[in-house]
Amino acid sequence: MIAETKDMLGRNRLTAVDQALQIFLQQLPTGVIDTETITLEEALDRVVAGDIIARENLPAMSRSCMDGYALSARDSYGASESMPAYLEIQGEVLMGEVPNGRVKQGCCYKIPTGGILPTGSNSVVMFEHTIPVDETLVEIVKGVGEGGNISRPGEDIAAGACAITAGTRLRPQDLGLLAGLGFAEVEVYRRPRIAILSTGDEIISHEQPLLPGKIRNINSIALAAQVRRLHATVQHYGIIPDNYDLFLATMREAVQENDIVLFSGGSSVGVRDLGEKIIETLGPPGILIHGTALKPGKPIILGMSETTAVVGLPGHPVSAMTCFDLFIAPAIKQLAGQRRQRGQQEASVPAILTRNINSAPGRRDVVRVQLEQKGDEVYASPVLGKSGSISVLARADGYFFIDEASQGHSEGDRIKAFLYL
Ligand SMILES: Nc1nc2c(c(=O)[nH]1)N[C@H]1C(S)=C(S)[C@@H](COP(=O)(O)OP(=O)(O)OC[C@H]3O[C@@H](n4cnc5c(N)ncnc54)[C@H](O)[C@@H]3O)O[C@H]1N2
Ligand code: MOO
Repeated sequence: MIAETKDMLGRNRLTAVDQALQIFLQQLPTGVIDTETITLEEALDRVVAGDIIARENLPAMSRSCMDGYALSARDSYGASESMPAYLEIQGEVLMGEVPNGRVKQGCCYKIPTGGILPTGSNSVVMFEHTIPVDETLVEIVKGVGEGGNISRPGEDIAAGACAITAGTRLRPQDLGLLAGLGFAEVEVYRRPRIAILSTGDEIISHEQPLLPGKIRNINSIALAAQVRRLHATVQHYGIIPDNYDLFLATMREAVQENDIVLFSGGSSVGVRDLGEKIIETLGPPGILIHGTALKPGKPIILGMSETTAVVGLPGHPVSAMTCFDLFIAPAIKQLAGQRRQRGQQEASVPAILTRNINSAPGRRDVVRVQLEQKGDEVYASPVLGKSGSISVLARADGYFFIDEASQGHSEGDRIKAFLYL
């Protein structure tokens, strides 16, 4: 079996997924997402707009990493249980205060973990390696090298170093670093705004009682949740019946107010499928791609109206959500200014396929799987079902690709399973 190569209008070859994505991402505008300054408390998962340079050393002063005695390492050299060094306790470092005085030769200061090292000391002997003799004298039973058990100024990060690179999506540890460096606020890109519309005379709100011939709106809820996972904002434009004028008017409003407009349904070739006409009317540049060599998700329409991306997702929920993962998620990340990718963009695990699965060459198949850990291996069992069946996705833990060049995979093959988190 050879996959279909015509697009949705029977004109051209279906565009390969990678090529379609590349064309789409290239058309996305740059510089339309402005920046805002927000507090660190608000900044989780936001993308930093510029490099953030450390203005000071972290730590600012030498600090002890242990509870013990601060001393000059020389005074402890060679100390052992059989031949301890005896040091006079000259003073005590108090937490949060810069110690007075200077450690004299043969002397030490009692110091807590995190305490500032007194001048004249360059290391700390931990309590476990000491035996108190009395209030003023301590026996050191294990020597310490210079710099032992202390953090030096700038050891964590030095003043002038780049703490966070532009385009990084801030994680909890990044916020911790900024807090440690004394940043109260951070400049980030605003969140991309994503509009969601569901189209079709048959669609009713999920909150309404079911009426004959109608189906509940799955896509608006599911797609909005996908958008939120990517830390963008969602604007709902409701359920639009198959009415050209109403659809166009709503789309015009959505295009004005958002960075990406997603509508689902109306992307195929049925008589009611208005999506293509609407995108062309909203243009320019209009439709970039209609139809990709992808299963599920073939009828996707990727378009632009001025600087707003306009995407017709297939009505079938599994197809709509799959198209979101493949096309919309990368677009949102690009628009959000997320330039810094940390290794693999999507979480994945290597897994062993539990059954044979076929595909047509020339097409990319997205196969959903349930994953099970047995011993050291993860096994992936395909979850089969139609792209109109949302439970297929709900049962799946992840998915893998059967690439264009492949006609399928056999039981026992190693695959890379991307996770639905
Ligand atoms: N003759 C052809 N028919 C179809 C083709 C084709 O190539 N030739 N492609 C099929 C594929 S593949 C898909 S996917 C669908 C896509 O159809 P549309 O994007 O035009 O969407 P609709 O026809 O409006 O809906 C399809 C299906 O999904 C249900 N739906 C729509 N919106 C929602 C929603 N918000 N929540 C839940 N379910 C929704 C709708 O009721 C239909 O059952 O076309 C195939 N047909
Ligand atoms: O390719 Mo359509 O997207 O499944 O059912």
